[in-house]
Amino acid sequence: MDFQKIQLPREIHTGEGVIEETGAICKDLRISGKVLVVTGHHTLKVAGEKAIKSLQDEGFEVENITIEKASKDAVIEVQDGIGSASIVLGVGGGKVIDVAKLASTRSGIHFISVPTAASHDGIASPRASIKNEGGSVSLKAKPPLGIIADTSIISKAPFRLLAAGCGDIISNYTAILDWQLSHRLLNEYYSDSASALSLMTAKMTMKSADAIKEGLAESAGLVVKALISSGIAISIAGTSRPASGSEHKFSHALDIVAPKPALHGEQCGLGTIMMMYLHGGDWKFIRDTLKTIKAPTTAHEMGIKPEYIIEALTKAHTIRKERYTILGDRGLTEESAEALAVTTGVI
Ligand SMILES: NC(=O)C1=CN([C@@H]2O[C@H](COP(=O)(O)OP(=O)(O)OC[C@H]3O[C@@H](n4cnc5c(N)ncnc54)[C@H](O)[C@@H]3O)[C@@H](O)[C@H]2O)C=CC1
Ligand SMILES: O=C(CO)COP(=O)(O)O
Ligand SMILES: [Zn+2]
Repeated sequence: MDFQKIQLPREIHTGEGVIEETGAICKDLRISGKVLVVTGHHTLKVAGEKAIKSLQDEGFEVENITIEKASKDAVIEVQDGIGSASIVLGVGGGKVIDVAKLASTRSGIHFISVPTAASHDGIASPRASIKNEGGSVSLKAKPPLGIIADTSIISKAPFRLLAAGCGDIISNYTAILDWQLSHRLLNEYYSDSASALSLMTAKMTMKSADAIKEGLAESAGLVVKALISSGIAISIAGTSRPASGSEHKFSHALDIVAPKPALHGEQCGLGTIMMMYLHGGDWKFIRDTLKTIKAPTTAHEMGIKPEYIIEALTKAHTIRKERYTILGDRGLTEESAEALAVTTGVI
């Protein structure tokens, strides 16, 4: 008998100034003793100090570790720093949250996600992306026990991060098409409920594109809730399939070949335009929606040379080979990759 275990965040707190409630939220979650707060150098100032003060005001003993990279060493540093802590808070962007997520998972304690930017669905997902020699590896982890998303802080983050978050949500379109293709072709496990949630999240974000504006807490709230739904869809499915298909293979390949990759969500948005074309879908709608949100739709806007786009397209099918997508087992030739990127206006 195979049992399915679904772990989801227990509490999700969003709103302007909710960071000030961090101590009370942890108390309500019956957390006690020492709390380890992991931040980036910059996000310590932006949000970490507020969270630490709120915890101390509620009587918690707090320690802080700041990290630079989402590396194995950073995870070990946080694991070593956990000591008697009963919980870890990750206060920052995706790198900080991933390090806190993996270190707490490996130490057998919970973690609370406190995103300072809405740049991708890692803020709620049970995945952590950690740098290794070959680029980065996507690892299984525990989803956050709770999420504290201060929309005032997130709305003040560079708008590029919010636009990137939209790209990561819109990428669910082609991720689901790839998953359905693999289910039909190879009878791969497929979850209707996870797909429905993932697709609904992408559709809602596409429909609200005109409302996603720089500096608005409402826009930040809209994108944060969509990213959380996307992360929950991954937890329900027990795989990142609802949010990661051929467009993510392209982004992961670009992370390897490009000297200076763009943001994850930006690369996934561009990948979605091209993979939707391969699926025979409405790629122009994807492109135009990303344009409305002011997310990049060309390699030039991402600051990446055309040759790296073509190289990443020809390598994409080699990423996570067991995950069948529209790229097939043989992937794109150099000619077809160039034709695809030119036809969709990416280069
Ligand atoms: N776990 C998962 O499911 C996923 C993980 N990832 C990983 O996430 C990482 C990328 O995360 P990102 O958030 O895109 O980049 P990031 O974590 O590098 O943050 C981008 C920059 O924004 C700054 N920042 C964050 N919040 C800010 C604020 N409120 N004000 C001013 N600056 C702020 C950070 O200090 C950093 O310099 C990569 O390591 C990637 O592999 C990507 C997708 C999914
Ligand atoms: O980025 C993700 C979902 O948006 C995680 O997907 P991966 O499993 O491809 O790392
Ligand atoms: Zn993603």
